[in-house]
This record gives sequence, structure tokens and C-alpha cells, in this order.
Amino acid sequence: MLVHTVRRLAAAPSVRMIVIAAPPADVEAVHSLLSPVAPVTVVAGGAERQESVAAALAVVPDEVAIVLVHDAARCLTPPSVVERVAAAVRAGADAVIPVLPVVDTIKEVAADDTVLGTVDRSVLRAVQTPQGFRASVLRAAHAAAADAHTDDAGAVEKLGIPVHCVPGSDLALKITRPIDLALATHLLTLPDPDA
Ligand SMILES: Nc1ccn([C@@H]2O[C@H](COP(=O)(O)OP(=O)(O)OP(=O)(O)O)[C@@H](O)[C@H]2O)c(=O)n1
Ligand SMILES: C[C@](O)(CO)[C@H](O)COP(=O)(O)O
Repeated sequence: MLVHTVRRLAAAPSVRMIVIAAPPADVEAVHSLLSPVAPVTVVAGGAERQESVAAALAVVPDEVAIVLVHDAARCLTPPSVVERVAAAVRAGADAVIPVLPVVDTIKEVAADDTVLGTVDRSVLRAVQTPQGFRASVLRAAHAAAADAHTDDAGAVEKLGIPVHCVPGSDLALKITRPIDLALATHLLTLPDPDA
């Protein structure tokens, strides 16, 4: 997954530096794996995603103005999505997330499995990565983050800074369940949409 992720990130013209947070015991191995794919810096990640992002951010030079945070698990994210996010930050947004509409009906459910209500899905979005930030905003959000957050934009929202949405991609699925892996394996057999 890491190889596919880095290959697509490196193919995005806006990406100048790639920092990977790896399990501490695997830093050397990950560097050896990825060096033939693209120049990468590999740091020891943390127990949670948030800690890994903070560790990677710590080695990003101060002169880097825009930082994109990506999931290795979204390894088929097309370079066009990376470019869309980067372009929106360059155009002036402090924080940008790629999103998709929610296609299922969403219910709020009580602990006893009784439905409490139906949520208006027209205002909901499923959030992907990479998420793009003005570097100073991401650093401030991480410094201020008192609680755990499941995405970096969540920490920015808590600062009261607007987060802008751009279209994501079905290809940017997060490989979480066995069926996601089966789907990704099949998608790899299809022509590259960005080629
Ligand atoms: N300690 C961690 C855990 C996760 N990640 C990053 O966060 C992404 C999502 O991780 P994870 O939560 O493990 O993905 P899921 O497969 O969705 O697992 P879970 O069911 O725990 O949410 C990973 O691809 C990885 O890039 C990380 O950097 N450091
Ligand atoms: C960042 C993310 O991929 C956006 O959808 C998601 O929040 C990661 O969540 P996870 O539970 O760490 O996989």
C-alpha cells in the first residue's frame, strides 16, 4: 500500500517533499522500500494517527508553506485529487478536504438498536485525504489539540478556522475492511484514470 501511495503522491506536480511516519521498528525497512519509488524522509510514527502526523510535521522545514496530510490506507488516491487539494490551498484556503456525498440513508441509533431518527444526508459528506493546510494553520491546530481527532481538519475546525471542501474520488477509498482490499486489488487491474 505504501508503494502505491507514494507513487501517486510523487506523480502530483505540487508535491515537493514526502515525509512518511512509520512504525518505529520499521523506519529503516520503509526507507529502503520507498527510496526506489521517490525521495522520502521516514520518521518514527506514534501509537495514534494524530501522533504520527505530529512527528512527520516536526521534520517539515519552516519554509514549506503548504502541507498535505495523507493516509497510507488511501493508496489509490489519484494525483488529480492531490492537485485539487493543493490548488485550493494555493488559491487562499487555510484548510481543504476532499469529500464525497453520502449515498446511504443515515440513521441515528440508540444503544439498544432502536432508531432515534433519520439524518438529513444532503448536508453530510464522507471525508478523504489528502487534507491540505497552510503549514502555520496545521502547526497551530496540532499544538492546540487537547482531544483526539480522527482527521487533521477536525483540529483546525476547533480553532474556528473555516475548512473548505473539494470533490474527492471513489478511488481514494480507505482500505479498512477485507472487501476494500478486494476492490483495490481489482481497481489496480484497470487503466490508470490519470494516465
Ligand atoms: N499510529 C498510526 C495509525 C494510523 N496512521 C495513519 O492513519 C491511516 C488510517 O489508519 P487506521 O486508523 O489504522 O486505518 P483503518 O484501517 O481505517 O483502521 P481503524 O479501523 O483503526 O480506523 C493509516 O493509513 C496511516 O497513514 C498513522 O500514521 N499512525
Ligand atoms: C483521516 C480520515 O481518513 C478521514 O476520513 C479518517 O478520519 C481516518 O480515520 P481512522 O479511524 O484513523 O482510519
